[in-house]
Amino acid sequence: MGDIKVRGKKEDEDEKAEVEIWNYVFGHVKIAVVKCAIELGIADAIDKHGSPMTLSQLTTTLKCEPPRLYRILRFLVHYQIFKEEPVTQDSIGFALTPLSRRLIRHGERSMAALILLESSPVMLAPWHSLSARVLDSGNSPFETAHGKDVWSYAEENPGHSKLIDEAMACDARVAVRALIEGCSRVFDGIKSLVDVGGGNGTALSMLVKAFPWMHGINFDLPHVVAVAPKVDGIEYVGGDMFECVPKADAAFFMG
Ligand SMILES: C[S@@+](CC[C@H](N)C(=O)[O-])C[C@H]1O[C@@H](n2cnc3c(N)ncnc32)[C@H](O)[C@@H]1O
Repeated sequence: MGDIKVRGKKEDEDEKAEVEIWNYVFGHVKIAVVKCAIELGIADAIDKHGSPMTLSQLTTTLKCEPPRLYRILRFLVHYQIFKEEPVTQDSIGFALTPLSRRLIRHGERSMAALILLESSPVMLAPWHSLSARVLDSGNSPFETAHGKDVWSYAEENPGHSKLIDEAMACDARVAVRALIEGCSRVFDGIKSLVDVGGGNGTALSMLVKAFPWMHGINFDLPHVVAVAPKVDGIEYVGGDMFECVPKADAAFFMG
């Protein structure tokens, strides 16, 4: 009988590591492809269409190169961000899933802005300074990358500031809905509420709508308050919370 080689635990672990390491090598690809899907507006197009769209319909609507778009769609289908569904007897279309509904730009449960913020070059750059941050106790990675803290950077870059406000609003829409549904009694007897660092006022406008007896004060840095959409029943005050905060029956912090 010839030698039979029995594979040991170590070989199995090594082989698993060999495969797993590729997930790190291309770990950034998933977020890059999802960002690409948001920028192209794939989920928005299918949502607007109201039913699954064929590759040909999508390429026409989005003005893309068919083979390139198909590669992106195959990746997204693999990760169940979209799914394939028959459109006619001999054609397949691409349909939304719960995941891709979160990629619709202005959907109720949209997370698109949060993904666009976190995948932006501005927010990715600090991650490249992580080891430097661990090696010494100097500036934060954001300051190392951009020379200033995130709020000062936003003040000087209105486009980035808008992206932050829209990204924060994604989370606020979900968190505040849960708060209103689960903890409404917390707001009993509160006549005025100041939202400290309230961003573009998404959270406060939901709270004031749900509890209309409350007067809301949206307090944030002056450059944020200046561009926040104005809503009836809400007062907008710009300032620095480390100096003073407008008086109210209660203060609301969410970050
Ligand atoms: C992480 S965001 C949270 C936004 C919002 N509360 C939410 O959860 O959706 C922090 C907010 O605090 C604001 N902020 C940062 N520093 C501040 C300061 N010194 N005074 C007032 N607001 C500040 C930012 O402009 C930003 O809108």
